Amino acid sequence: MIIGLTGGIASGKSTVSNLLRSYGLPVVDADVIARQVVEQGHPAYEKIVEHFGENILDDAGNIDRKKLGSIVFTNEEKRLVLNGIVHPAVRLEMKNEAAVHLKESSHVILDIPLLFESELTHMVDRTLLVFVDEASQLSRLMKRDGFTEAEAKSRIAAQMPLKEKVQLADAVIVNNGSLEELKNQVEIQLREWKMI
Ligand SMILES: CC(C)(COP(=O)(O)OP(=O)(O)OC[C@H]1O[C@@H](n2cnc3c(N)ncnc32)[C@H](O)[C@@H]1O)[C@@H](O)C(=O)NCCC(=O)NCCS
Ligand SMILES: Nc1ncnc2c1ncn2[C@@H]1O[C@H](COP(=O)(O)OP(=O)(O)OP(=O)(O)O)[C@@H](O)[C@H]1O
Repeated sequence: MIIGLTGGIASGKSTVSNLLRSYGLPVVDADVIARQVVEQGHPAYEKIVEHFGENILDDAGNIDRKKLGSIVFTNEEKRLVLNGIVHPAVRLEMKNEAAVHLKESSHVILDIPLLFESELTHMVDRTLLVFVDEASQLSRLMKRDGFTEAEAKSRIAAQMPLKEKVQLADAVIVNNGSLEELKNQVEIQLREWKMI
């Protein structure tokens, strides 16, 4: 079974992923792959430089994620261009990695932040959403990444509202409370789906 794990920015997907890994379940992380496919030497890197110019590079010639982020999270058109370059390479690599895990495990989790926005539910059998209320999401995002309120809000606004994602998901984990409460909900869900 392939589980699509999703949520909003800073809703707690990575925290849930780590809990899932602690049960020995394999997790493929779209954010990690999205970083690998834009490293120097990869086709997506060339396309990004061609489109966004060399001023988005750091001194070593790597993509400066802060600079690129400040462009694409304030300009939807540019964000869609970036998505069009990066997402096909991410999808391909995720499928490959999932297939490798499924040779040895009966379950694999795909952690895909934009699972619903990019209409990728055909890649998975079930969807699991990590929900968080707006105030906790904003404060956790500002604290984790050191963003101003405006920066954090522009990133949240680049995604489908979490309330809409709740309607689309097969199961929802609510992450407004403590890590202990989160852990309990994950365990209950895994038992319900007979994954542990
Ligand atoms: C703009 C970039 C360079 C900013 O990098 P940065 O290191 O600051 O953020 P990181 O990649 O760790 O993403 C953090 C979170 O931002 C959100 N996010 C990232 N990209 C997008 C996007 N294109 N649209 C909406 N939300 C996004 C996700 O919730 C993600 O978990 C980077 O996010 C990127 O290349 N994005 C395009 C690829 C993408 O969509 N990745 C997300 C999953 S495939
Ligand atoms: N229940 C909780 N209580 C307090 N802090 C939490 C809780 N859950 C997550 N956090 C913190 O909130 C921040 C966001 O969580 P996490 O990184 O897991 O989110 P994410 O959904 O993976 O984010 P992104 O979409 O940016 O990758 C982190 O700093 C994490 O430690």
